[in-house]
Amino acid sequence: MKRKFIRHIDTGISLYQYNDIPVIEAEHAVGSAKITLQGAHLLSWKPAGAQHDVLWLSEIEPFKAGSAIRGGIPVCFPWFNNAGTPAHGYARISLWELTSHQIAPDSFQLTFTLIHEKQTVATLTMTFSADCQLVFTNLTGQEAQIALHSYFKVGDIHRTELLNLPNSAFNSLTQRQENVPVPRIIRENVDCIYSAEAGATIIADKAYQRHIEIEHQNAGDIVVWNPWHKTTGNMSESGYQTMICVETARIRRPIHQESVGVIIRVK
Ligand SMILES: O=P(O)(O)OC[C@H]1O[C@@H](O)[C@H](O)[C@@H](O)[C@@H]1O
Repeated sequence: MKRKFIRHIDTGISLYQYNDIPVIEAEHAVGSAKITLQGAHLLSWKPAGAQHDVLWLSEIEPFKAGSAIRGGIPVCFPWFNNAGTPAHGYARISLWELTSHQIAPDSFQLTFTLIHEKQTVATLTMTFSADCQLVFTNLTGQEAQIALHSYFKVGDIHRTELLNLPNSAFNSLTQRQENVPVPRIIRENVDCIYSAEAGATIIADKAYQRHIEIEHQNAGDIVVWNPWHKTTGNMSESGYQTMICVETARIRRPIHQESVGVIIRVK
């Protein structure tokens, strides 16, 4: 990947180019973050002192304009998966604008705005402190689906459990509601939609000896996805071993003029 400095924006915040894609890199006492302007897509978040990134990013990601990025937190909007074309909506492959930023001693915040066909259709605000919070707002004036399609990095999927999810989920692979184990372990291709009723989801990662807590705000659904050996674009054969997607979503009950958010904490 070719990384080129473009310009300085503010203290600790600069714009770079990764191959075709403009990327904001932010460094602050509370941690660091990288966000692509295509998709307002958080690629990387490392709280201060963390040994590993909280987010997984494919090591073979080509950073091609107009092509969805494999990893980080793509914003799927205004539809989920194949409810329309392109898959997961246009937001993740459109250029957003950094419309405001604030830097404080114990946090920093970036707001991105998406204009589509001359209309402001969405904003996404990211606040980084000891935690990371993303708040997405639908401004289309119409109902829409949204998923904050978060790819979390784990040391080893075989030594990872998902805690605090319900014992039943809609299996997108069989198209049936099914009973599922609690805690959830992943040993095959998994593509499930849970109801977001049980509070925060926890990724218990024995290899990295950390828990990632995912607090879903105004969500209706939680999608859990790992393709395992299924061929997946821009993902290497071994990619599935170090990632798990836990997505904060509103799929079955779309949002109108509302916000949906996620707070991510590492313990
Ligand atoms: O390859 P894409 O378009 O990024 O989608 C990846 C996956 O995203 C998940 O959210 C869906 O539940 C899966 O069905 C889908 O395969």
